[in-house]
Amino acid sequence: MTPPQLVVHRDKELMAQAAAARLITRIVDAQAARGHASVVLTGGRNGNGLLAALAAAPARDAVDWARLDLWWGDERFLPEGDPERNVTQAREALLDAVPLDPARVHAMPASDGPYGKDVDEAAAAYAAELAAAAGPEDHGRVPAFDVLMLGVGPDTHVASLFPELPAVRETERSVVGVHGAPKPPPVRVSLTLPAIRAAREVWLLAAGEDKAEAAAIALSGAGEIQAPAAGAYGRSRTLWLLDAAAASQLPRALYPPASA
Ligand SMILES: O=C(O)C(O)[C@@H](O)[C@H](O)[C@H](O)COP(=O)(O)O
Repeated sequence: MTPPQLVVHRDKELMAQAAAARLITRIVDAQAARGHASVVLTGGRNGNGLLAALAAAPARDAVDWARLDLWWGDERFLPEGDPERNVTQAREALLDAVPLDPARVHAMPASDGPYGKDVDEAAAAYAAELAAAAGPEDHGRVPAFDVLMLGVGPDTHVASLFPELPAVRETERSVVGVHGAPKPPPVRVSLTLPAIRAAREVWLLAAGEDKAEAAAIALSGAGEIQAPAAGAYGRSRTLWLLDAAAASQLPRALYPPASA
């Protein structure tokens, strides 16, 4: 497990802008090194705020959008085009404004797609799509994503892995259908913790006072079944990007830094 590094920004606007700048740099570096990059997007206000900041950043043109694979950490299992779907919101915030290769935009299935209302079939299909994209160098059934982003919920959920529910206990499958999620809608598709941990870098985004307790719990040694965010880490880096409000209850040993 890579120990979390913390970056605390003054407010959520600055956090979104700084994270967008960081993401541009990370994508450009990966494309320079390997010719392509892969990023996993998250739903929620913090993730969409980052995408909107990226859309407004002049440096966004440094990214070769046609050589970027986009995946999702979770999806609300709703009909195609539903405004509550994470992919719909990501399209509005950024994706429609940049020249992506549609074949590299790996949206999770919708509830009116080929698997109909069967969310478990839809999850299995997404797992197969991930497995097909994984190469021998990835050492697993999921590509080693360059960056995987996760919004942190006030109850410490990440993706659609909620405390104590079966999805957070999954150790075999890379993608699962989620039933009875406490955050609406109740039916969702989610990457599991093992799939999340295939990423090179995992970035957790938390802004606002309602995230302060969750951040403090997840960063204080809680177990991943009770606090799913505690189980989200990357192969080479785990980064918590917070605003001051979300960092306000962190143990003093973590923040502010000892020298401050
Ligand atoms: O589909 C979703 O709802 C999510 O992906 C979810 O995990 C989200 O990222 C968190 O609930 C944080 O959401 P906020 O950034 O809006 O607080």
